[in-house]
Amino acid sequence: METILDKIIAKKSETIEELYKRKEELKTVVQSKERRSLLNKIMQAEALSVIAEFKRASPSKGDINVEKDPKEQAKMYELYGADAISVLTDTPFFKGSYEDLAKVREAVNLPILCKDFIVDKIQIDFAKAYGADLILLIAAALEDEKLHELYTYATKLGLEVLLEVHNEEELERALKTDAPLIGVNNRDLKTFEVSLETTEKLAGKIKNSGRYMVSESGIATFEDILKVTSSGANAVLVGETFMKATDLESKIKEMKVSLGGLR
Ligand SMILES: O=P(O)(O)OC[C@@H](O)[C@@H](O)c1c[nH]c2ccccc12
Repeated sequence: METILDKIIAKKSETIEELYKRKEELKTVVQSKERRSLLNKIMQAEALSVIAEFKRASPSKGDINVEKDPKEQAKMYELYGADAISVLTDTPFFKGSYEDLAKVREAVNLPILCKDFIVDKIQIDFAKAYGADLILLIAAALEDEKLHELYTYATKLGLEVLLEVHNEEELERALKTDAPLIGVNNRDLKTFEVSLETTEKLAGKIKNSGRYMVSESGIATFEDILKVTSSGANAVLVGETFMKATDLESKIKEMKVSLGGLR
């Protein structure tokens, strides 16, 4: 049975065809020379690192906040203490774009993660050209050979990689790379089921491997924060809760819990 992840990746081939047609554009887009490192921030942090996501919509939740201005939201994220910003650039299923990424780049001086289903090098070229400091690679969407190829390509371009897993098998595969940043997606991209136990289950092996762990998805309350930090998370990635927050400032600040030498 075709999963939503299969549908997203199948549709991605149209985007990739379009990007190759636009390849010439890469020569003109001004790329910031400065590199902003999320990894360094996380390594030096005394408090939980918060990656705030700009997400207009998603297949699991439909429209979240479609009209939100990316510059305005990104500036608020930075003002209230986010350590990095994640920007959805998938259009068909998340209503994101590279233009949103470029606007967030103009607005803030934080590390920016290009959040997309990356299966081809051209997507990494565009992510970099439009201002990303990191890209996401999803183990569930990539066979080992392609995963290693894209990881190497991105790091050679000077980008950091958040390597995302959802289960033991994907984690085993991820640990065969030297990716220092492992993202645990609490949401199953095939069923949309969300459980913070996903972070708890995978945390031990990640921490024992000396990598840093980002807990992603389904994080809304202070209790959620306590759960994932007690599992060993170094960072959280939060989208819907922030995109819908009526008091964004207190929501972000409550998540910046001290890790007090726990790491
Ligand atoms: O809106 P949430 O439940 O806070 O989730 C944010 C983020 O983790 C989620 O958007 C995400 C995590 N990994 C992804 C991969 C592709 C698309 C989206 C994602």
